[in-house]
Amino acid sequence: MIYTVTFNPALDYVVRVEQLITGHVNRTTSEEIYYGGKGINVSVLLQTLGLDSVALGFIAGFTGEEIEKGVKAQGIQTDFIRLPEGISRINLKIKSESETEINANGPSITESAITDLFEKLDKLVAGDTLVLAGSIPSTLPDNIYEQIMERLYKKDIRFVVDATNDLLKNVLKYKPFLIKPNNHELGEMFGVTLETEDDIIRYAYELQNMGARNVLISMASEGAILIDENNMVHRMGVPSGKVVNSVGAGDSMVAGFLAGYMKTGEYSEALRLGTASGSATAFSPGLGSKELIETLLQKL
Ligand SMILES: Nc1ncnc2c1ncn2[C@@H]1O[C@H](COP(=O)(O)OP(=O)(O)O)[C@@H](O)[C@H]1O
Ligand SMILES: O=P(O)(O)OC[C@H]1O[C@](O)(COP(=O)(O)O)[C@@H](O)[C@@H]1O
Repeated sequence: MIYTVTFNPALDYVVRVEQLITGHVNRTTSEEIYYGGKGINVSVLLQTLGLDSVALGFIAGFTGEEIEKGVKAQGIQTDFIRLPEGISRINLKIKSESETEINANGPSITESAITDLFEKLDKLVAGDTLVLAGSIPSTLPDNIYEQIMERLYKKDIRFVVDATNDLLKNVLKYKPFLIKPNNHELGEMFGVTLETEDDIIRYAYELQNMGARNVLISMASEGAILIDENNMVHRMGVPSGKVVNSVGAGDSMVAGFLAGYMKTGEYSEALRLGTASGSATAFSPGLGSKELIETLLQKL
């Protein structure tokens, strides 16, 4: 079974503003709400591609209840832990001449809630896949993903980690199957600005040397670069299309990659389905549909 963990689920409130002017009252031309958070998006896209998963994580308050209801309504099995205080985040995504995002910190996660999560994760068995995705509230230590992987390391579980900075760096020694920072996050992790593809490949190899098996660097409209565990470098551009809302494109790419690998055992196919899934989401108001993913796949 595939399990996704979202420490910090969110309602993504996507608003369009013709011209955003800071320091003024701005009026929207449209608004939509989506059930988000990185692990949840991965579960939704996996479902779209015909793979079941269980969505784990922490929810709080009325927003948390809404997230749980919305995710379940999409046919996804959930096993969230309810926090005693606070509310799950509402992340603001402003579409204007450019995309501006305000991602909230999220509710505090209590020690007993962490213990509950560890108990759920202890039930995973060899052959399961665990996707750890997204930020954690600032009240938690940034070795929390590391603690989880340390606990499960000997069980032959396939780990996928979509996180940044120390949260990601700290887990590399446990040899995650896949990590997917974007090119900006890759640069930030090493305190450098990456100008060329050669630079990106060099630092992606650095992450592989630190332990990651497959390193996928996404580059939005520029596509992605994969260094697979056999040391092969794969490069893929994007299909043509009109960008509607790229929130969740990275999560869709992670889900598509995983589904592509599980179906074919080939990294080149995993990258193709990952790309088609990421672009399908970028070209849709919410996450990409099966039909659009299949159409885009034919173009790659
Ligand atoms: N503007 C875009 N046009 C076409 N495809 C896109 C666009 N933005 C994202 N994608 C697809 O989604 C993938 C992940 O997007 P990216 O924005 O790099 O991830 P993240 O959301 O994690 O920053 C890209 O590699 C690409 O395949
Ligand atoms: O946990 P973080 O890093 O704050 O990110 C949460 C946000 O990321 C998303 O999962 C989208 O992520 P991507 O655009 O990277 O795929 C949103 O649904 C959510 O609001």
